[in-house]
Amino acid sequence: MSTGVPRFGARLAEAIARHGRLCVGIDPHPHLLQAWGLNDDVSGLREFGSRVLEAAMGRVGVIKPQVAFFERRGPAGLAVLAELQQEARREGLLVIADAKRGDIGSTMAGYADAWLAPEAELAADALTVSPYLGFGSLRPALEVARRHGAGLFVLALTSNPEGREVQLARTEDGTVASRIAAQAAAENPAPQIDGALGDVGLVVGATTAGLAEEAGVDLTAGAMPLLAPGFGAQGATAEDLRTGFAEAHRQVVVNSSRGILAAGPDVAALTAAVRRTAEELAD
Ligand SMILES: O=c1ccn([C@@H]2O[C@H](COP(=O)(O)O)[C@@H](O)[C@H]2O)c(=O)[nH]1
Repeated sequence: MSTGVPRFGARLAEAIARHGRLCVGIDPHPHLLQAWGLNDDVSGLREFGSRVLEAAMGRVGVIKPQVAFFERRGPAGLAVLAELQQEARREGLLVIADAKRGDIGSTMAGYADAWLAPEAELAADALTVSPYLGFGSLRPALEVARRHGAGLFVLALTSNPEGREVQLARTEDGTVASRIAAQAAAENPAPQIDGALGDVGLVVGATTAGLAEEAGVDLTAGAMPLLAPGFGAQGATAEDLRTGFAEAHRQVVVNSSRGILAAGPDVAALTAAVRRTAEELAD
């Protein structure tokens, strides 16, 4: 990268060091829009996003908008997401776009350009990607991310129980999840300094991290950043995170969406929920 901007792993490590490991999830579920007294339309999305952003700014280092809830409102919904991401990044927050993109060849490159090229309207710092068309199908996204100093989070041991049927399936070389994790780890050069994180990481649920050992997933390999959804609303606790991730705990960024959003619609109440959650996750 020629811009002088640090790579994603370095930006994330700095954000965690400064603000802790909480990532605020921005998931404008229809039921939350209703509960907040907002319209289930683009005006509701915009207001929802702006209140969560206000609560998050200066208190956490990372946000994770759930793309699906913006996409359901079509191009206008995505335009709201683009504005939100741009504002968050201007304010120094890292944005992980949770779009779970996965395809082959130039189509995969198209997705990566849409979410990771700096000039793209929807540019984020990192993108969640699905390796279930084969890890190699992610190559174009890995190249785009590398070119722009962006990050990727590869779905490995997702937080939902249905994921196990695929991710824990055994091949002659180990479980599917262990192979994905090893291939993702190999994308990160050996860390030069203590505490560094790679640019290519995994999604490992706070609810499923405890399965990593029996699944043969080496969470410490490649100093991968680990995005852990499943905390709070899906039932995982801070203790589950500590025991589940064990030595890899320092690499973890913990998403909480509904656990925080349930405190809305008041920005003051959202802010208090962000603070409380961050304290719960403090090392
Ligand atoms: O394995 C995964 C991958 C992604 N997610 C997403 O994270 C949030 C979780 O929301 P909560 O309200 O905190 O449960 C949501 O956007 C999911 O799509 C996940 O849960 N598990």
